[in-house]
Amino acid sequence: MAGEAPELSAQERAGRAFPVSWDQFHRDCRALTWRLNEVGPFHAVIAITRGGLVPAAIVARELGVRIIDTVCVASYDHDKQGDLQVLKGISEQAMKLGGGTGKGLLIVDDLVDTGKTGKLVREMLPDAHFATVYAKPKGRPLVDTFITEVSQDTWIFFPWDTALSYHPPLRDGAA
Ligand SMILES: O=P(O)(O)OC[C@H]1O[C@H](OP(=O)(O)OP(=O)(O)O)[C@H](O)[C@@H]1O
Ligand code: HPA
Ligand SMILES: [Mg+2]
Repeated sequence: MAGEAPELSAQERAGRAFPVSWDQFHRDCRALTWRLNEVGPFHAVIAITRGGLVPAAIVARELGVRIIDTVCVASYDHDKQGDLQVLKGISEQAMKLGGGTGKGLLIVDDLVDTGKTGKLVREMLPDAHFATVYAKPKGRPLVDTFITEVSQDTWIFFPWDTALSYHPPLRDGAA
């Protein structure tokens, strides 16, 4: 409608940018593993794709877990959240390992933001341990273990979504 303000994306609503390098992400995943090592052992890691795949690989390597399954959930189209879609559920084999409720399973994702994705997966595996590398306040209560909290108005830029690029000097008008 004419005169109506355009809908802001989640990233636009989030005023601050928090870019994370591969190095930093690896360090944060290792720090997460230190905490998880106190809680395990775990029979299997369940990665929430796609963002959970990278931390899941690092965490599983550090914890010596060789069984990794995925639950494939899509909600954000770039930075706009739509309805959650479960594109692939948890395998029967992983379900069995978790006794049907997720006991002894470790769910891993890169972050919780509104918590909608985490809530959906927690409902599938109520007794699993849920770990994320980063957490925003709205999603934080859903997570059992995380490393860094960032404010709700922050947008995290992951290294697999970004690339190094030229930045003009301040005197040329760079922000
Ligand atoms: O707490 P929420 O508000 O639900 O947001 C968190 C989810 O959003 C992102 O996934 P996304 O749906 O963008 O898919 P992707 O992992 O494939 O990038 C992120 O990886 C989390 O899974
Ligand atoms: O802050 C974020 N960064 C990247 N992807 C996301 N998906 C939900 N929130 C975020
Ligand atoms: Mg995701």
